[in-house]
Amino acid sequence: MDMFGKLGWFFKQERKAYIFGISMLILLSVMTALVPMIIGIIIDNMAAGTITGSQLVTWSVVLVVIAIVQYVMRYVWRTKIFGTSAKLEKILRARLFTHFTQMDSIFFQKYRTGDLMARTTNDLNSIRMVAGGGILTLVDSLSQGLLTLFMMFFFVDWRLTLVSIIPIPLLTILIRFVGRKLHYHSRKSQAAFSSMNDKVQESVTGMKVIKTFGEEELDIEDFKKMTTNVVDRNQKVYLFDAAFRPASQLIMGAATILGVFFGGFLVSQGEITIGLLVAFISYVTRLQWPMIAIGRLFNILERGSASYDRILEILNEKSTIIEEPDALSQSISGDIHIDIDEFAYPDDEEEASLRDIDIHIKQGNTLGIVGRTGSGKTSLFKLLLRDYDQFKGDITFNGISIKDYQLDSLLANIGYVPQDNFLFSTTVRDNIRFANMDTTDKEVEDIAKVTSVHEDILGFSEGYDTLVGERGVALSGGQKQRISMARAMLINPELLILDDSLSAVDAKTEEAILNSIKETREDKSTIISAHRLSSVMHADEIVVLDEGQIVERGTHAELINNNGWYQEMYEHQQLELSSEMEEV
Ligand SMILES: Nc1ncnc2c1ncn2[C@@H]1O[C@H](COP(=O)(O)OP(=O)(O)OP(=O)(O)O)[C@@H](O)[C@H]1O
Repeated sequence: MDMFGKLGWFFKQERKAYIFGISMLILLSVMTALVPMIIGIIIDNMAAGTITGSQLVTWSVVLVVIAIVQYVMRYVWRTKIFGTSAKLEKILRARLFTHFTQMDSIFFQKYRTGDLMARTTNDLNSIRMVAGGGILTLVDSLSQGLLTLFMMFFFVDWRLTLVSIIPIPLLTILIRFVGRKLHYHSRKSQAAFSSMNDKVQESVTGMKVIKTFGEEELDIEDFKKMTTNVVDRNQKVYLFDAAFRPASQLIMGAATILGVFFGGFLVSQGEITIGLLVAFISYVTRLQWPMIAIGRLFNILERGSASYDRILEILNEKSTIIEEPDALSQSISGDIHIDIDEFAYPDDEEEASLRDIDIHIKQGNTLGIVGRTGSGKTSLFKLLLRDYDQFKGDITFNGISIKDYQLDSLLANIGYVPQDNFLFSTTVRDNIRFANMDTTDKEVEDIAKVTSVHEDILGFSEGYDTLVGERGVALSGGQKQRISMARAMLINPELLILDDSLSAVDAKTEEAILNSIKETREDKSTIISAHRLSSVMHADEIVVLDEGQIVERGTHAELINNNGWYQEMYEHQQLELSSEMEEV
């Protein structure tokens, strides 16, 4: 029952709708409780032979009117209570979504996409059921149950009522036991559903890889195991749910038998009339529904409660990126100082991914970052973008720490083109002007020219209005890279970060893009990380990272004479290039 307490804030907020709907439900129960009494009166009058034809018609009309009024009232409460419960789902979903947008990388590493999707659909559905079906079942079972008992006690016979409710305490014991089991198994079942969702999401995204490696059978086997787990978990829930109903019916059956025996005895003693006994039996039968409803209610409440805990778990997660109350809203600009003594990922605190990094980028300059794979290039960008805050050292723009800026102000001034480009399922144009939908068509086209993708786009069936599939499946890797680059460059950011963004374009296109960037970003800073050294050779400074540390630094000319990794790699790549030229 504490689930209703957990949703207290919502019931308070929507009290008008609930008071109205609940009043209707209670009135409905009163009417329903009157019907057996009316039938009892009719039977008694019939037995006594005192009922006239017109009285019979009048009573029939009363019963029909009650039925019509009940229909209208049912319609009204349904729209009120179920309509309002849908609002709860909407509120919680919006809260969750806003929360997702405020969370950091650690959060998204901890909770996977499928799990989060399960929580925003399946769990919210279970919570909505509490505010709709749960409230209905509670009010209905309580009002019908209590009113029926009231009628039995005061209008039929109190002794008969007391005798027939002897088995009911057994129900309380049953409810407590089943409730505990339901909560435990509901939580397990929802967690299993989340894992299965994760599996579907991962398999669909990685379907190409699965097929390429011929791992379909294994994947199907994995999936079967997960669905079996979900079914097993759900079966446990249904097992307890299913056990409740027949058990409650058994208890109510015992109540009816006691009532019939003792009632028959009272009739034979002339203590009550046959009509009253008929009304009594009808009331006892009507007690069955509230009892069954209590079982249903417990299932709804325990499922809802387990889901609510899962939603709260997410909402209580705090981002580690904390914005100071007096954080600066001004635009970032000026020289950049990157001074990282040590940084380790939270899930791998033993091993530092970056150490002793000291880089100074003068405003308007370009920094090149190279190094073997896993050397820490992307990790450095993650710190610049404040994906992680817990590192020793500081990063400053114009002498002001990035932690002193509002996160929005910081990110609005950094154009980041990640390695794994993500395009939205919308037109090419809207993908490019994502940061500012008011951008004119000409501005969009101009920036597409800078990243050398304009001609490609004109070649698409509908040009800039061509729809891009999820993750840009219809485009080549190079086209995706250049569209993502156009999107980042459109805002003319103070700092542009290209994280291996030129890997899928040919050498000629790369040169054209680098030249355009140089022309358009004269007083703005740029950081380019790359495996192909031609992407960084014109940079004002190049740093070579190895195992998270700077092992070489200087201009291309300086590094080429350094006898280090850079020189070796440059010569290797030059050789590759000349053998490719020969083949052509
Ligand atoms: N989220 C993470 N959690 C824990 N360790 C991570 C995480 N991301 C990266 N690492 C580790 O940090 C190190 C540096 O990785 P990073 O992605 O920065 O390298 P990189 O130079 O960008 O590599 P590449 O050129 O292949 O993109 C690697 O050892 C990697 O395993």
